[in-house]
Amino acid sequence: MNVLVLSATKLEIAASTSFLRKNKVDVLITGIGMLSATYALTKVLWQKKPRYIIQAGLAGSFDKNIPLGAVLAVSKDGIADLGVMEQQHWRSVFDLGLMRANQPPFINGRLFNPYKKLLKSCGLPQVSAVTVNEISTNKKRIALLKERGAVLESMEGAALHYVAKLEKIPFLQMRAVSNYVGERNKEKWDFKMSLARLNEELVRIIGVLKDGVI
Ligand SMILES: O=C(O)c1cccc(C(=O)CC[C@H]2O[C@@H](n3cnc4c(=O)[nH]cnc43)[C@H](O)[C@@H]2O)c1
Repeated sequence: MNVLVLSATKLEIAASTSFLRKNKVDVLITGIGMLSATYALTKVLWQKKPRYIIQAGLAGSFDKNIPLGAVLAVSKDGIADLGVMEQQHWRSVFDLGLMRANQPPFINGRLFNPYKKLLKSCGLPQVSAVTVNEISTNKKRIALLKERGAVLESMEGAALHYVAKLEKIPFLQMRAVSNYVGERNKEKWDFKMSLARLNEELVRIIGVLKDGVI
């Protein structure tokens, strides 16, 4: 089938490990953050080009109407903290003119997933996400990201979108909501439910991909 599953930590996809092994799905644990995810994925792609790449992980949600444990697909991602906070106004590298907003693989400064058929066939609700180096805790920053349409926040999503788009490999970023962004009391996170739901959906989607959607 030639599918590569990425996850930042072993724990996030531990419940699917035996299924993935039995189905000869390659697994890559990238480590936390955009730097390690970009390096790990790029290195693997030098050796082997999978038919599909799936990134499965947890995420924080900006929207408290989304229940903890919900599993969503990311239709567009972006790097939320590449820029400067100047006189209380956020200016991205695109606003600063340091990078062109349409410099491939960016479109308007965002990293869209162009594989619409793959996104649709996974059957998950599609949302917009941002990727951060620093987990958001500042209330103004959270309000700004929400205002700009972000629904989910992760620490690796943009790395997948960036590399897979440049390498022209169909990809899917799926995330289960483990917490609400800004909530640092881990007692209020739901690891158990989000990990269970993430792995259930991962197994189901691998089944869908077996038939080759694109
Ligand atoms: O402590 C545990 O048992 C545990 C088990 C599995 C995963 C974790 C993580 O901490 C996962 C971190 C991973 O999840 C993404 N994430 C989750 N919430 C947020 C957030 O609010 N803001 C940004 N990223 C978030 C992120 O991609 C991390 O790599 C712990």
